Amino acid sequence: MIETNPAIRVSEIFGPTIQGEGPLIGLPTVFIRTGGCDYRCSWCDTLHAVDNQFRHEWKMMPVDAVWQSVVELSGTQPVMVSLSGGNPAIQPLGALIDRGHGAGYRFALETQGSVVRDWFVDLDVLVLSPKPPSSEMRTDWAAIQACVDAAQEKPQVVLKLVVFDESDYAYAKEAAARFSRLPVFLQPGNHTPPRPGNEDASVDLDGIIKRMQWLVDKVTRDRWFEARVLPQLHVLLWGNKRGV
Ligand SMILES: C[S@@+](CC[C@H](N)C(=O)[O-])C[C@H]1O[C@@H](n2cnc3c(N)ncnc32)[C@H](O)[C@@H]1O
Ligand SMILES: Nc1nc2[nH]cc(C(=O)O)c2c(=O)[nH]1
Ligand code: SF4
Ligand SMILES: [Mg+2]
Repeated sequence: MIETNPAIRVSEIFGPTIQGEGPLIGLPTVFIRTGGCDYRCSWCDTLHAVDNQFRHEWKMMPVDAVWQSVVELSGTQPVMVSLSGGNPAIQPLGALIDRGHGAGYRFALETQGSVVRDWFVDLDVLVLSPKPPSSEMRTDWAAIQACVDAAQEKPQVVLKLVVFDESDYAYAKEAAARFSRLPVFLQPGNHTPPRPGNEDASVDLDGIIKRMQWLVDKVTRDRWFEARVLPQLHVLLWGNKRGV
């Protein structure tokens, strides 16, 4: 039996703001950021939702309470909801998605693709973000394939790859070749991610923009005409600020 009100480990719920990354860039969105991650990327920009050191900031919230927050933030008007983290795939989100769909809301989920769930099929958008060499994580390609399979071609499934350097770029090409039917989004890495509690520290926007120019140059020289290169728009607008 599917539990209708399971508890979800939540780091923060915020919005509406605009989606700053990937296929839904620019779209008004409410974010649910879950707490806890099975990865530790060297450059993670949301350590406050990853590192157990910040566990005291996370709350176990029943679906009812999470849903109430979303409804309040959106003024009861259906909006896109982004499930991010941490790794949101660790949490039992199926019942929340059902609840929201009943009220006309839509759901996108961002995950590194290390954990597969049968409720992926109920999403509207599944953003798979395998981690390149600079992250110092290892990719389980079979797990990512299992995520694609779990979606059963119902949600829109895309690849979103962070690129810092040449070897990340080669990795992105490999990922695109392995999953040649999926749209590919490339985003330049932010080499000045926030240290939790120090989100006002400045971002090296010039460096990020130079990296993005380099990435555009790579893609166009390679005639990789299927790839889309996008910035983290929220970083351009608000730096490392949290809750935007
Ligand atoms: C914080 S993660 C949370 C969801 C999930 N754990 C994942 O990695 O896909 C959301 C997105 O931010 C990206 N990201 C994290 N740190 C970044 C950084 N320093 N620069 C650019 N993108 C980053 C991740 O690669 C992922 O696509
Ligand atoms: N505006 C905005 N867009 C985002 N896209 C992905 C985000 C994330 O941290 O998962 C994020 C975020 O934190 N803010
Ligand atoms: S998988 Fe995502 S949330 Fe987890 S450490 Fe990497 S970037 Fe951060
Ligand atoms: Mg982020």
